[in-house]
Amino acid sequence: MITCFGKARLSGKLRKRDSSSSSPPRNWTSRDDDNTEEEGGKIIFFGGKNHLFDLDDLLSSSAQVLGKGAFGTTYKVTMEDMSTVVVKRLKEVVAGRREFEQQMEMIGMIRHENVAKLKAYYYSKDDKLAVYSYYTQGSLSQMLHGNRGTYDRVPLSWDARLRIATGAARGLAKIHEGNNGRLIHGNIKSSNIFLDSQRYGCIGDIGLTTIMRSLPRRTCLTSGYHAPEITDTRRSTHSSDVYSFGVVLLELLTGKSPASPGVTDAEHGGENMDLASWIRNVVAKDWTGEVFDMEMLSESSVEDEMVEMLQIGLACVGVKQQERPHIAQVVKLIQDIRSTE
Ligand SMILES: Nc1ncnc2c1ncn2[C@@H]1O[C@H](COP(=O)(O)OP(=O)(O)OP(=O)(O)O)[C@@H](O)[C@H]1O
Repeated sequence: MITCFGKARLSGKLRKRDSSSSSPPRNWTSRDDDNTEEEGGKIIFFGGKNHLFDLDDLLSSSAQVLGKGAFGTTYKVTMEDMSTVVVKRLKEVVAGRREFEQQMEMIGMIRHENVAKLKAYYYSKDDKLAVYSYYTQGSLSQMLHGNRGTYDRVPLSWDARLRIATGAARGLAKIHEGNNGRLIHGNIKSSNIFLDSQRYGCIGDIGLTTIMRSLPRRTCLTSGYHAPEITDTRRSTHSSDVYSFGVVLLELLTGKSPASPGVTDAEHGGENMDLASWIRNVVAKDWTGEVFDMEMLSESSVEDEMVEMLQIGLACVGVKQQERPHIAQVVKLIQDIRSTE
């Protein structure tokens, strides 16, 4: 769906607000020029004054809805100069202005090639926006599951998957270092992992879970990514992030979607199983080779590497939190898969 970001979809909310409104967004404010006390909405841009676009550009640009996720609607916005950003219009933000701004400031400081950059944010009574870099090659989810079974499908090689896992693990490790080692992602999944210019994985959507209402219980139960211990509390931790990351590793290896892996337990009346339980079952029966994505069938020479990755994934999805590895260990283990060749 293509729309004009300011005039159509967000009409009356951002651009058309009249002067009597309590929160008129006026201009982008750069991080190092942040002395304009605005009545309401205030847009903060990270990275100095060399902005590629300003608010007017953003609002008058064509916007395409990329999807509606748990936290709101995501738009791809292409400026007149053809630069592209992703704008997330957040719903159900529970954080007040101060907390929202503090969180965004902290996220905006994170600079790492495997973490999607927060470029700007905006807070007003009616609208909260987060602006991120746009990743042209789509998400890992699209790469793994898009066009399966059709001629349009571009297979994903083991090398490509290994790079994605390596980058994403490094990105998550960087995130966990944030806020003096207290930062949590809270929504690690393949649709939030992208490819950087070197085709390493890169983690997107950082900083959102702490400012939003917690994910619905049903989402935690059915997404396939959430650790069992957070179903009730819905409070993510470093170790629940590691669990989710482990599910991503299993997804990379099997090509199966965690939300609907389509696997059943023959010994228990053909019951549907989640991805982690199914893999544990298969591995216990010594049929390890059978879990790997058929798309990698011709790559049997690297099956040992896949088995190593499988062990790492299984360690991450350990049912007991205290037995899961720290993300820094996961990074090392994944890097060692190739270096020990
Ligand atoms: N920075 C980005 N670059 C490219 N595509 C993106 C970017 N951010 C999100 N997307 C894509 O936009 C779509 C919608 O994303 P959104 O985050 O709203 O939902 P989701 O990832 O499906 O679920 P959730 O809200 O739980 O993260 C997804 O296909 C996602 O991969």
